[in-house]
Amino acid sequence: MEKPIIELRGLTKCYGALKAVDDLNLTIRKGEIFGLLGPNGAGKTTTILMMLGLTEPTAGTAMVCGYNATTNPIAVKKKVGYMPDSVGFYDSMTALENLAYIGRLNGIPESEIKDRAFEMMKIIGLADAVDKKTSAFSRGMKQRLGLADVLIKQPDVIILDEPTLGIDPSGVKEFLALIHQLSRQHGLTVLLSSHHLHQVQQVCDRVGIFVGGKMLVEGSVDKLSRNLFTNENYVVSITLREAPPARWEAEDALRQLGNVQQITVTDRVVEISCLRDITPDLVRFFVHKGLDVMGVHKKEYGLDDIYEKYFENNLAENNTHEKPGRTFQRSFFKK
Ligand SMILES: Nc1ncnc2c1ncn2[C@@H]1O[C@H](COP(=O)(O)OP(=O)(O)OP(=O)(O)O)[C@@H](O)[C@H]1O
Repeated sequence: MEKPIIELRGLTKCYGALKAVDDLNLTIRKGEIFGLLGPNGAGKTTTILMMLGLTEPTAGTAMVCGYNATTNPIAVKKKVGYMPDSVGFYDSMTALENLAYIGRLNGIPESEIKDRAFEMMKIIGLADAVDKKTSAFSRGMKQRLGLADVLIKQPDVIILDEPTLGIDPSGVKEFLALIHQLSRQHGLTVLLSSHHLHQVQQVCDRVGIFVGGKMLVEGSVDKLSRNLFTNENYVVSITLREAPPARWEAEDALRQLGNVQQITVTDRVVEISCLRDITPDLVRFFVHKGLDVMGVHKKEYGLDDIYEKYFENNLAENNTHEKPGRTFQRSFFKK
């Protein structure tokens, strides 16, 4: 990771009385994959539009690839590829023709266009579909082709707005793996916005949780979970070969290990909540009692837990930023 390639300082956008983006400060370094995460109406698209110079900030600055996006939008557009949440193509044209057309619009010399477009189709894994009309493309294929559209001009930064919308789970996995590979191989900086926390958490170097126009927290998922859950207990689930008896005398002895706060037995699974990580002691304990341990699982906190922790305190505020006609549901953040 190198020097900052995106720097947002005090970035603010008001629509009348509504602060769609409120004093946003964010630095993204070259080669990073950053996930801008938040529910509908959080202000993600507005932030992206300001970064592309497509809407003017009410206050603050968006510097992208060294250019002020408000005063120098053309320079920014040359360096940045933007993929909106819904990409349109000319259905009567083949994938290669669509791509070549975008290449021409981006000023690629005619002599290079076909080769460059074909190369892109290979990179996105659609070499076999070059001559297929895009009307016959699945949503997942269209997203890949959309990615080729933004990559053909060889940008330094790509901004993807809700790139996984409407793709099936295996398509999402493949698409995100492709983005990760491109970023690592070509030092491409990626900013992606999403409300599908689960999907993007694996590929993002850092995420920012954005609610009601404000960035509530940013960092790696690991760092966020460490900061937020330092005071939480360790929870270890031990699966035994057979369920312990209903009245289980060993439970008292288990409590004597120290640091154990709570024990819950559900069928063959004993869940132990403790003040520090005593997993090895727990495993030894069960083995000494002559019980076969079939599995050990330590609870780890992910983005859902992080988001919900913030979300609990921000639901009321978020509702005031809802887009008209849309309902925010907590289940958006679930698998
Ligand atoms: N042109 C506009 N005029 C008035 N209000 C707007 C305009 N564009 C966006 N908003 C409002 O600004 C807030 C942020 O919207 P924005 O589209 O940036 O959110 P988002 O996080 O991208 O949501 P989504 O995931 O639904 O696209 C919302 O309350 C929205 O209704």
